[in-house]
Amino acid sequence: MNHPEHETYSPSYGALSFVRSNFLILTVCMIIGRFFYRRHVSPLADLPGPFLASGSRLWKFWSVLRGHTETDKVNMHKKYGPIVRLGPDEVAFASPNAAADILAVGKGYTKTDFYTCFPMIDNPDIFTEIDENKHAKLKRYSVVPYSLNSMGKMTKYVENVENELAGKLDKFADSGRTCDLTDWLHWFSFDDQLLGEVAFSVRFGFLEKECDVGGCIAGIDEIQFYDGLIGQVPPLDYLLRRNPILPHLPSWFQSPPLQIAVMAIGEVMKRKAAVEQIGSAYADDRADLLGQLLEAHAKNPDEFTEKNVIAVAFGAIGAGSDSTASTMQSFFYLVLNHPNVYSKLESEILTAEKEGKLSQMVSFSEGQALPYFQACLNEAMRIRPALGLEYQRFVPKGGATIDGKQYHGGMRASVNAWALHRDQNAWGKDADVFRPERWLEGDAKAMERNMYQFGGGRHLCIGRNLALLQMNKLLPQLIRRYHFEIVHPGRPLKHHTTFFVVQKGLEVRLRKQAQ
Ligand code: HEM
Repeated sequence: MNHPEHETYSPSYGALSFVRSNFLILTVCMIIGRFFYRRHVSPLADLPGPFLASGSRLWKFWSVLRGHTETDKVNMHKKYGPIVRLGPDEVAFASPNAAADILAVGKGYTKTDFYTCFPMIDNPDIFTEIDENKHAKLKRYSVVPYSLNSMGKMTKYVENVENELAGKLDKFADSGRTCDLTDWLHWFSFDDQLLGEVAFSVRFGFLEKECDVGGCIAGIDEIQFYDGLIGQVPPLDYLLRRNPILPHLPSWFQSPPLQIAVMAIGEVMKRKAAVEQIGSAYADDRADLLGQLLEAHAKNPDEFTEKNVIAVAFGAIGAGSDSTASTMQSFFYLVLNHPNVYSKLESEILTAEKEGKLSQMVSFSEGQALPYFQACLNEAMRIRPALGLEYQRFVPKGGATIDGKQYHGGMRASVNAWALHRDQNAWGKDADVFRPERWLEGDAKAMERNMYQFGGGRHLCIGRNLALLQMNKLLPQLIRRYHFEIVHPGRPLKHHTTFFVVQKGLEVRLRKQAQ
């Protein structure tokens, strides 16, 4: 005869009640089990790397959250070597040979979902588009507006901003007050290119108002911090920014629109209306970036849509200004902290001036013809590249050979310019040292091939011409006009990495050079 207790018992009920009463412990066991499964059951199991990284993306996430991921990556490669397991299915490489393989054109590597976490999420631009065919199309229509030739035509307007900066810095030179040069270079970059003279023919007024107008720079940094961090674990974006519930939550729950993006879109609309009314896409007589993009759209409205114009123009906001500012800040920080370098550089520029080799406003080609200046700029871009996060690519489906070793298809392969630029095989034993002379002693062309400050291959920075134009003009122009004295020699720059390395705190005193 059955006992009543036996009548109600069933094995599934027993299992369920066990799960219910031990839910927490079971969840922890599952997470740990998954971690060890991913750590050991993987073709990457034998690679060295931080323990946490071998079975989860926590190490990467934590490193970006701390804000100094670029130095973490340098130290990581020093500790574990040039090939490091950076995630359950991700490998970080530190040798320029590996970078050449991963970033090369035509080898089938594609950008990872890391890039999809950057705005605009529903309207990708050249930087965020991960479909290579769509990317190629966007790029085809943007190459001419971004070309050196087009940028060169904007020289007059770039010089207006240079003069405005000089007017401001003169006041510090006259009064002997100190100034934070990092701020001024930041404001210059934003006025100059972003919604500024080159891209939109609009002066936003950072220099004029001597501040981060409307908190735009801080706003962009905040957004890029989110993008860079969540990009380490892209599915999180679906819980946060892409969460379909978000638009239905109260407004205080949502981040306010970025003022600068609103302005950019407004400017696109204004110009589009002008095309319809007066038949011109240009604000005045200048062929700015936006005007040229709208012209390309007018010729091929179905291929290069209005949405594409907005995306590409908006892309210039995210990609262009912090990067150029960061590079110029690093240049001054490194040069001024090396008095011998600074005095050689200053002497080269002042001698060129005396010999009549510099126009009233240093031109792009005059800047390029200053060998020691070029060495200093290259060395600054080597030691402190503006982009602190990795460039990430998926290995093509059938697998691929990277720096002589085979890896499986679909794996994430990443390279970080801070680590690549310290590879001792490529740069010698003193790779960690800021020494511009190396560019004059060695084969500069060969060294340039090992430089990844602008990325590489198919996704090589499209804005590098604009950035180089600005830097080759402004930096020698400032040094010929002022003698700089650093207020706190040796004090590290305050910096944190969002996507770019955002820097502050280079206090200087300026004195006008004798005429
Ligand atoms: C010194 C200044 C600059 C530096 C160091 C820099 C750096 C870079 C790097 C490293 C990449 C490749 C990123 C990757 O593959 O993950 C990139 C791509 C890009 N940059 Fe720049 N950049 C600079 C200036 C600019 C400017 C001024 C603009 C535009 C106004 C710009 C627009 C872009 C765009 C659209 C891409 C995506 C290219 C593609 O995927 O085909 N950049 N940049």
